[in-house]
Amino acid sequence: MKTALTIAGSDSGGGAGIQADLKAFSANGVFGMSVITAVTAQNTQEVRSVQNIDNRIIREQIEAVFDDIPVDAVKIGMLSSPATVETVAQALKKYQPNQIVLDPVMVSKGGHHLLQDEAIQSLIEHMIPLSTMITPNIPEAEVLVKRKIDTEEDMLTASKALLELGAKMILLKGGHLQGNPNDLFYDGQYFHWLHGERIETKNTHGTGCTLSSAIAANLAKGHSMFEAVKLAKQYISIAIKHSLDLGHGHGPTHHFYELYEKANLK
Ligand SMILES: Nc1ncnc2c1ncn2[C@@H]1O[C@H](COP(=O)(O)OP(=O)(O)O)[C@@H](O)[C@H]1O
Ligand SMILES: Cc1ncc(COP(=O)(O)OP(=O)(O)O)c(N)n1
Repeated sequence: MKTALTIAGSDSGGGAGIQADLKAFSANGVFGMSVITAVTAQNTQEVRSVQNIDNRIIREQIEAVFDDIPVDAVKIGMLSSPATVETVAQALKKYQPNQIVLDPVMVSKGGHHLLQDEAIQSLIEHMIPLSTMITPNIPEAEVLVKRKIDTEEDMLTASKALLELGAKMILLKGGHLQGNPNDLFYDGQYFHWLHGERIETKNTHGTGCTLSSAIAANLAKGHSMFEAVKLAKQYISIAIKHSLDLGHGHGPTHHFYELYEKANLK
């Protein structure tokens, strides 16, 4: 069985973070493992508080997994502080996994900062250059490239600037622009648009976590990066279409293995 490791924060509400990642790994047919970087008290409405995990324990979780179990792909989510970014980067330099998908999580839907402002520079210096793929949404990309992204034309320009930060490939997610949610894949040579149809729902908590985890799962199974991204885009569209109206805020996506299987995306 192929394996994927998520290095991310815990969402007590189960819709994003480690919980979404593990559900997406299972639904995409890989064995999921986790390294928890922070614990959030969170539901569909808000992040109430965050407790960062001690960096020694973060390092030891990574070592415990890599020293024993083969890791076919890594997904990285919430990293919280500069020290956490540096701890994770150092450990990954040691083990050099083949596939690292970095979702540069910064701010939750409710507006809570999940990455401290002081950690943005550490992310750029230490984490992005190690990544096979980064998957920023529009606001995250704007912070990373320090310019506004209002149109799909701007997305093309921003992707070039993102690649210059050192990741091998970029998936710039278009969900935050008006109109259909089209994502832009750029590998330094070619641009490919992954077109989506906007599903009218407020239940989109954890979409970014789900998408990046599905990409990591597909890479673990041996797909090329472009194939992995295409399949993951189909998966997130199904997961949003069948999202759950749980809680009073933004409900979670639905990791519905049977539907996924029926849609023939295995
Ligand atoms: N309402 C929607 N209908 C269909 N796809 C969506 C919708 N909102 C977001 N997506 C897709 O979900 C994925 C995550 O999108 P996005 O919202 O941009 O990122 P994040 O969750 O990190 O803020 C992308 O593939 C995006 O195109
Ligand atoms: C613990 C944790 N990690 C990441 C996020 C952000 O998840 P995302 O998929 O970007 O979804 P929204 O928060 O924007 O709905 C999170 N909330 N919590």
